[in-house]
Amino acid sequence: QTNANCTGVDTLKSYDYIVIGTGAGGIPIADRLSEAGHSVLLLEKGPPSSGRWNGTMKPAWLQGTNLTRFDVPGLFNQIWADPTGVSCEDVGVMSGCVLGGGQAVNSALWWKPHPRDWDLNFPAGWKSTDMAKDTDKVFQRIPGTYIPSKDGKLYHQEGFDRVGKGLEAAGFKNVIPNDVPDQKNLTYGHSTFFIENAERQGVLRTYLESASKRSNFALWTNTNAKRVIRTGGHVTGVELECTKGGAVGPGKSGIVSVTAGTGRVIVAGGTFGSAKLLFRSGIGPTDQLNVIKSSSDGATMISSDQWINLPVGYNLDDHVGTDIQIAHPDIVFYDFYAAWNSPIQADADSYLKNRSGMLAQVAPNLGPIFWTMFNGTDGIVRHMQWQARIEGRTPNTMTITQYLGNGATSRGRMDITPQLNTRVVTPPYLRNASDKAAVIQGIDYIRGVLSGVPNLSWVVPTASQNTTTWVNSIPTNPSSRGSNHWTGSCTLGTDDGRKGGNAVVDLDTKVYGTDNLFVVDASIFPGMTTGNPSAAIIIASEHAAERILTLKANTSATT
Ligand SMILES: Cc1cc2nc3c(=O)[nH]c(=O)nc-3n(C[C@H](O)[C@H](O)[C@H](O)COP(=O)(O)OP(=O)(O)OC[C@H]3O[C@@H](n4cnc5c(N)ncnc54)[C@H](O)[C@@H]3O)c2cc1C
Repeated sequence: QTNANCTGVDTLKSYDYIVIGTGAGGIPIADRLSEAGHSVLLLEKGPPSSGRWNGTMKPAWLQGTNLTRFDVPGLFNQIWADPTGVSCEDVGVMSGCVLGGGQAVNSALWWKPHPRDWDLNFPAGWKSTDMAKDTDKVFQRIPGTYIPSKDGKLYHQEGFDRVGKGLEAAGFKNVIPNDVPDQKNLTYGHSTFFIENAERQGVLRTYLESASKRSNFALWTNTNAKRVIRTGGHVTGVELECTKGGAVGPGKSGIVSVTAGTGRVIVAGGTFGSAKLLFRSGIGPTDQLNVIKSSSDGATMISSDQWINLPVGYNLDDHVGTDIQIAHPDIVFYDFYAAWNSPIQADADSYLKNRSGMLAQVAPNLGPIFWTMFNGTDGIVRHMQWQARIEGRTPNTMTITQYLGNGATSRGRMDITPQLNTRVVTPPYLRNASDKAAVIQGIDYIRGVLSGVPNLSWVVPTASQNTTTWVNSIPTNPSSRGSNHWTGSCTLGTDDGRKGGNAVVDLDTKVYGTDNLFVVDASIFPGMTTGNPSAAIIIASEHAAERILTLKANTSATT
């Protein structure tokens, strides 16, 4: 690739760490490694997002400000109206391919994990007690708020109030969720967001800011890591390609090296991106590596005697999302979609002048959020998070998504196509009777709870529909059940995947069979969190940084 926006790398320069991907996993660890004095190169295949980082995507009413669609909470659902140039083109499900990854495009929901999110899913060394210090560090930097508007008001709370009263009447306790992260049964509260000054905060406004102040830190956007260059289990560099030329460049191409002997590569491309990079680097199940071999990559792919056979792509997970809809005459729909082209002038003014009002709240007006736990038919307790938002079939409708997460046992698989696109080949939803029974039990229970709310009517399912029949009628594929909370694919564990186990990375997040290649993002999670996962991923990134920094220089591949 040679054009003005695609320059070759300086082949004489090397980095102690190359971090691939700028999502919840990549940015925090890049900050921590550079803080420790190492030279760090952070790579992102997509363009800048937030105005703070020279992003440019914005509606007319934001022209002349340093804000983009990624900064203004009231525009967060624009990803669903117009994902072009934002969502990853090579991933079969919605995901952010911009600076910040999912952290730049998501709804900014921000939950301190329930202790069981670590204790049930993770091995020794990654239990809730091990993660306590990392949790404190993350929540000190990114406290979150449930009142995004700077005037201290919450707007259009009719839905919250009506449903909240119904929950209280049924014995639910109103809590400030992140004050009591271990109370996730019969509790409810407002949504908590990583928003500060009524703008998206999170990793882009904290970890990336501190990293970028250091002279030993570099960030290259519009630059895709094609594969790692390795000899056996030792990585010497990363091959780059410019993905986005044109006005948003410049990107880089060529091979960038890690410091000879001691340099390391951290893959943080997300559940799909990290798996793809490993496949292209000759790491994964043989069927996937054969797909790469037969693709346009084939001619340059590492030879098959160097392949590392690991179960990359398996153990795929996501919250099982099941949407119910209720209507209430008091519920008021606010058209956040219209706010792109023609915002209500008073609301735009209030936001721009005072960072207050409806557009300071995350679209489409989320909350209440409530939690239940059920004993599964297999003896495993399952957590459910119920997430309400004001949109649905009528202007008085609220959709409530039941997220089945921690405790669910179904898993799926992602793979790669000959065109080098990743996709969900086996959806992870409700693949066994206990997971399905839990979903049905939960919906039945909440139908009972909300039937006590005066004037509430049922839209989906209708009042006369049988819950089991209705749940069974919903397809178990990503478009019907997907929650955008993908984890798995490069699972962390002690059971070495080369020897028949499920793990792709060890307890230091190092890829089995390598001595200086690591994965740090959602893909290493062995199982699902209770709530939306980004805080847990950032906590895991902090934890991985500590472990990697204390690891001795690369000597031999994990045996
Ligand atoms: C629409 C949506 C809404 C969501 N809402 C919430 C929410 O409200 N709260 C919450 O907690 N979670 C939410 N999530 C989930 C959350 O955003 C993700 O779980 C989280 O961002 C995953 O972090 P990650 O680091 O694993 O990957 P990502 O955040 O996906 O980051 C991976 C990054 O790596 C880049 N990349 C990939 N491959 C390469 C490569 N080869 N070379 C260079 N760069 C590469 C990608 O472009 C991307 O920027 C949402 C997700 C989506 C898509």
